[in-house]
Amino acid sequence: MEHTIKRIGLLTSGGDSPGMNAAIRAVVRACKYYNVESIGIRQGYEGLIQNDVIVLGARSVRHIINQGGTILKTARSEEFRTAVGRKKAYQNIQQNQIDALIVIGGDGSFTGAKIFAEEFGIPFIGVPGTIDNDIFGTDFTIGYDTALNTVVEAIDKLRDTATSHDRLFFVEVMGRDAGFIALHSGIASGAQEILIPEKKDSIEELIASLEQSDKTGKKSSIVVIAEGEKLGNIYQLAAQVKELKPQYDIRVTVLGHIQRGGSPSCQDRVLASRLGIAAVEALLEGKTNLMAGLRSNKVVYTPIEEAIKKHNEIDQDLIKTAQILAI
Ligand SMILES: Nc1ncnc2c1ncn2[C@@H]1O[C@H](COP(=O)(O)OP(=O)(O)O)[C@@H](O)[C@H]1O
Ligand SMILES: O=P(O)(O)OC[C@H]1O[C@](O)(COP(=O)(O)O)[C@@H](O)[C@@H]1O
Ligand SMILES: [Mg+2]
Repeated sequence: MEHTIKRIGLLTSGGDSPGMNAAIRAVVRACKYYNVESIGIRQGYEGLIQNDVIVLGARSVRHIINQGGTILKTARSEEFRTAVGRKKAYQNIQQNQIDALIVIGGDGSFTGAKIFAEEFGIPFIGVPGTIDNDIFGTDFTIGYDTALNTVVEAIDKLRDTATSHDRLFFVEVMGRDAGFIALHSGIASGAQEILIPEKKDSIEELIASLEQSDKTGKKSSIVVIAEGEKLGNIYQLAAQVKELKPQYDIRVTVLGHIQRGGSPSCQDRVLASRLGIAAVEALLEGKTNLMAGLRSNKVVYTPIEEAIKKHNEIDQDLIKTAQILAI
């Protein structure tokens, strides 16, 4: 079948996430399947500005489905935020005869693509790749499941040492503005308290919960705190608790970028594979300005404005689940 789109450019942008490689592989192989060329752009929008591109064939993406990170590399490009930078990027789009773009990244990357499309009319489809799971229009983002498993494994290890020393551990997990990782990993690892930006927290409630657990004979506890928690950062919160409850032997662990690495889980590989193909198919059907996502295990397309602006709500049932289990 002949398409008006003959060459698709793809890039990964923003924070990397496990499964981005599986998405790259899916895009490249779907392109081959539908008889269009695929060209990889390195380092996100930065590579588009610097013309750092590579033609990709089905075999150039072999043995990457199991690898974390992104073979195309990623970046947070300040220059792409400027009209001058985007003009340079467009010149390279023309030079490389790229007819459409697939952007694998988060809300920031989609915002950049939207502005670029408005300025230069280049069709694009977004694929949600971020561990934060903070993108509207999909039940899961690529990398979230792997990150959750990494966090749970890490907290299980902290639990061993917390129990041995009768300590109180404060664990910070990623989620710049979202508590999905914290809530789910907290439930899975048996946290006493989970502090997330979507819920109003207070030191008084935290202390009350710890006191309650003392009364039931608990000698050690885990408190999971999302990076974006509004009450304060983990060090401030630990210091405040220590001041009010000096008897607690508190330790602070910030899991940091360890959460972003590692071989993607089966779920992330399948998700990335489906969404990569869906992105190519959408472009070939003449669709643009959409994000491919998964809702109730079906591929759906969401207008990019909605994907950027709307937010998946935290499930109140899960907050209650965590509270019941911490009794
Ligand atoms: N308003 C914007 N205009 C142009 N480019 C943008 C804009 N917002 C984000 N971008 C581009 O997208 C990149 C990735 O965004 P960022 O927010 O860092 O990560 P993510 O896509 O994971 O949310 C930015 O570094 C920038 O190059
Ligand atoms: O790697 P960096 O640039 O320090 O950014 C850290 C941020 O990236 C994330 O890991 C993922 O966020 P994005 O997908 O928006 O890039 C956040 O959880 C974290 O706040
Ligand atoms: Mg983001």
